[in-house]
Amino acid sequence: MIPPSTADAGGDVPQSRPSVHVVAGVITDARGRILLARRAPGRELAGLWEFPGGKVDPGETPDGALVRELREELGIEVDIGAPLMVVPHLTPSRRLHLDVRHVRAWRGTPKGCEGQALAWVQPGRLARYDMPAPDRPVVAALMQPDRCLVTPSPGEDDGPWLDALAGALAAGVRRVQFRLHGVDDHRRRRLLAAALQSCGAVGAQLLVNGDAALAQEAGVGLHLPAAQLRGCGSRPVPAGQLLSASCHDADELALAEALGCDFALVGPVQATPSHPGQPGIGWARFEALREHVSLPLYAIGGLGVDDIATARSHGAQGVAAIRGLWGDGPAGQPGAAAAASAR
Ligand SMILES: Nc1nc2c([nH]c(=O)n2[C@H]2C[C@H](O)[C@@H](COP(=O)(O)OP(=O)(O)OP(=O)(O)O)O2)c(=O)[nH]1
Ligand SMILES: [Mg+2]
Repeated sequence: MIPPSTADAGGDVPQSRPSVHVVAGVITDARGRILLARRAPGRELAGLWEFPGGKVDPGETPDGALVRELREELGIEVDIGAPLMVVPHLTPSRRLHLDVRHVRAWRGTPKGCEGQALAWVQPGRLARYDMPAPDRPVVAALMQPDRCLVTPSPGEDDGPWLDALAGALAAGVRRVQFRLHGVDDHRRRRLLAAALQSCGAVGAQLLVNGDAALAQEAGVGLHLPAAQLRGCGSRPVPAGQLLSASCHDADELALAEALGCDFALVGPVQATPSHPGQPGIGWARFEALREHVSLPLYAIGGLGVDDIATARSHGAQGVAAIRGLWGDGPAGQPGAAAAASAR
């Protein structure tokens, strides 16, 4: 397990490693397939599949470097599109920043100019390709939701809570952590059944907070609060059933990864009313935690939809939030009780 000190931004060990900025392109064809290249024999990480690209040379812009790399490696001329994400990743010898951009258009036919094999891969099959560790969050960013709603506790009536959930789903939320504190078992089950129905109707994933038995019974995912994560000796739900965890330090993240969690929530990144008096850890600390593990991470704490691009630029899958993603309108505003119990 990684001692927490090595994850500190500014800690001696990570800082002493040279930084390498690598740019890579997500090239998508008209059928939606993505181009992967296989690292040639004799090279570092030989045999692994990657998004084509390479190191940014001194004096180059990242876009300029990617244009050059794709010309050299694939023989194509590209127009660079939107940034997908930047993954900070610590290897034994260096600190890598894998900076991945969409390729908007290209001219020519991609060829393996350096003898590397190429494959056009349906996004749903990317996970079958053996790729370097920093690519795992990139594949997740291509495939999985960029936001994760954490539900607030309801007020006296179920109606406004269900309306707000419907509002969040209508606004595009596709991953929901069902978290109701201070609600009796009967009401929790009733709201879960209703939530399952509305999530099911739009294909949104649901994870129950902290109750493995209920998650199993309902056939949904499980989210582990940090205290439960620390007490888990093995994966509490079968592989194939979603598992996530709340993590606040490098030890918890290492544990979540070892347990086979599909993703984790890390924060609070900024100060938030649900954690009064607690300052956020900030993006530098988030990155310092991110670079030790390759599991997808949502940044949580005072964030909303407008922060997704920033979160991605620090290596996050996106944002997780209560307030920031809850349905609009007065009925959807989480009350003070929800805010007070939000951890
Ligand atoms: N291109 C690319 N590199 C990746 C990915 N994932 C990942 O960990 N890397 C690592 C592997 C290498 O350590 C580094 C890229 O270096 P590289 O060897 O491809 O660099 P380059 O194309 O400039 O080649 P060279 O001239 O330095 O030999 O980034 C990825 O998806 N694409
Ligand atoms: Mg390369």
